[in-house]
Amino acid sequence: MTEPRHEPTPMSAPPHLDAPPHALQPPQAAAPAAPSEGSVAGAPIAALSIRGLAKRFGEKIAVDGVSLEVPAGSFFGMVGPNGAGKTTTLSMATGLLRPDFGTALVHGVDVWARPLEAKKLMGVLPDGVRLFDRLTGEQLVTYSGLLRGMDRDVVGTRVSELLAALDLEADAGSLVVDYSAGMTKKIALASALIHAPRLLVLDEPFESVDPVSAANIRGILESYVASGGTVIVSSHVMDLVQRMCSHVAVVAGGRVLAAGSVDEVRNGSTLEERFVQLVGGGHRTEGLEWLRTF
Ligand SMILES: Nc1ncnc2c1ncn2[C@@H]1O[C@H](COP(=O)(O)OP(=O)(O)OP(=O)(O)O)[C@@H](O)[C@H]1O
Repeated sequence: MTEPRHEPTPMSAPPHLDAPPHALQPPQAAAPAAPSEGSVAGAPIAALSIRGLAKRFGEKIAVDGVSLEVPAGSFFGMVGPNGAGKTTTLSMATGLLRPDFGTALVHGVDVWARPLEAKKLMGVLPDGVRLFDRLTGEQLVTYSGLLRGMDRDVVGTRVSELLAALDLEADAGSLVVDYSAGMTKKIALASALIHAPRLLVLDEPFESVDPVSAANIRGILESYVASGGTVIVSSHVMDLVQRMCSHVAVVAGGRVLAAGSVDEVRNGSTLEERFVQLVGGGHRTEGLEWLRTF
């Protein structure tokens, strides 16, 4: 177990997928995981520990050796430009997409070697994954709870509370297929929360969500973290991440450019300024003359 990272870390050159360094192990060859509770040799066990995750789609290297330590009890933001590899990384880290190389441990449990145990510890809001959308919202969240082996009465109570908290009570009986994008996001979030997991991994949870619901969701997540849970969110909204998160990783081109506490990473600038510095690029306004002809 490596120490949780607290420094903003320009990462060392990541591995090439056709020539992985010895540190990269195929997931099936991962060492037996440490127990999920407590600590190893005095070092606290990270809520999520990602080591050397890599994924190629054909010629495209989507994730190029990502390593991250997400401290337990942190509110961790993952930011990066479109196509940076955030969704691919989080999908591999949560057992949705098999990595080509690397490992992911949730509270010390190897996600790919011990998936059932690891998945009990996690609630996941994936990006763009189909829901059972011929169920009503209420049925979908209830189903998620029962699938987790929860007591039916407990599920009933929690479903009511979640639907109220996410302002979905009036639409509880409507089919999810008829929900708006924001409502779909919220019902998927309720499904991820129902079993009170220790780690929540939320891919763009605020996308399409109205400001009132977003504030409600933020409140739910902040009190969840205050009570010891860990949240990982990917987002494009730097201001939100700066205000909401304790830690952040900046990802681009399938690599981690910096990671640490938000204050360490932004280093006196705003997170947005630091992001632009790290990721590069800028405004490109040349061309498009045809848009300036009026
Ligand atoms: N199933 C796939 N097949 C082929 N290429 C893929 C696939 N999934 C992702 N990619 C590619 O991998 C790269 C990383 O994609 P990913 O969705 O992880 O980025 P992202 O950081 O989540 O982007 P965004 O912020 O736009 O959601 C992109 O170039 C994308 O086109």
